Amino acid sequence: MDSQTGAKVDAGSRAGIIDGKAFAAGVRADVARHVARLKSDHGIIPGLAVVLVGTDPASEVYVRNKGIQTREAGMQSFEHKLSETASQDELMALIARLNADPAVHGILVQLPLPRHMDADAVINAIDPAKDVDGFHVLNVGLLGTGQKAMVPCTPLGCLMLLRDRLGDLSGLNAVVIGRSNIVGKPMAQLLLRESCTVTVAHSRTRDLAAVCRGADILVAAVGRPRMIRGDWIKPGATVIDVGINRIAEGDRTRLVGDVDFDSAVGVAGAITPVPGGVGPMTIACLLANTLTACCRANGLAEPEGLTV
Ligand SMILES: Nc1nc2c(c(=O)[nH]1)N[C@@H](CN(C=O)c1ccc(C(=O)N[C@@H](CCC(=O)O)C(=O)O)cc1)CN2
Repeated sequence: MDSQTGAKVDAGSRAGIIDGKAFAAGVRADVARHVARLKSDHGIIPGLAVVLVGTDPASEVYVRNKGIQTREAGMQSFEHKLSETASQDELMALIARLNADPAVHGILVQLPLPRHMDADAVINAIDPAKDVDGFHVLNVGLLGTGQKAMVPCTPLGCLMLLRDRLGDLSGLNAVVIGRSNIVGKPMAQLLLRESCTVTVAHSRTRDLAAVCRGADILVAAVGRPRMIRGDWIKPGATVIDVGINRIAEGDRTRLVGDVDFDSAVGVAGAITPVPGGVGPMTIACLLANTLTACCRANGLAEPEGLTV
């Protein structure tokens, strides 16, 4: 605990760099403990079905990692791969089967989908109780109205990191850059629920630098490599970088965030790196959501600290 501010300070991240990889490992260990208890006390094994359409290389890696981490947590993993040319009807038929399967507590359709598919229609075909991505319109509405929802994994992971770093977030000025349905909008809703004063900025925002300079919490989810520089950041602010941008560097590629880490790290009070910041929290929170969905489906108490 910081004696001046009362904020929680983790010894491992005192230098100001938030170790999302280590935090995510802790979340996964918590999930695994709950799963073991579900098995021993109730004979229930949570199951997660992940659907991949096509052969996007990054998506293939994410889906493989989801399968590995699901099994490591002691859950059942069901992987379904459809070809790039599969029809939307085929995908809808698969989702209907997964909706009806009692061994499946969570369903995730990996995004992006091929262009001939209507992603909204596909997402809204998932049983909202099994929508562990929290993208179904019912879950979006529940979150927006402060009711119990499935919360999208990346924003949920960001919130866990922020709560761990800052403790109570109420009254803080939060700026979210980006208005996507996956990150920007749900992140803003979660911060509002924490009683932050929230501004959602985006590519058309005028004088974005000035807006950012007012932020105690800055969440960058704009998809532009290293766009947010150190001189846009209020000294001492907590910066959460959601960007995952692969840029060319000589004959190699390198992963960078939306924040220019080198100029930001000396100004921010705390900052997530890329890689190793928010990214690993996404899959950890997916496992947490699957566990939550399983508990709800079976009328059991939800795991504390893994939901909001
Ligand atoms: N249905 C969904 N599709 C997609 C989501 C999602 O939440 N639901 N998010 C992203 C991709 N994603 C998970 O699906 C994801 C992205 C990044 C990471 C991660 O751990 N990143 C690492 C770096 C990995 C690398 O080297 O490439 C990091 O930042 O440290 C995990 C999951 C889009 N689609």
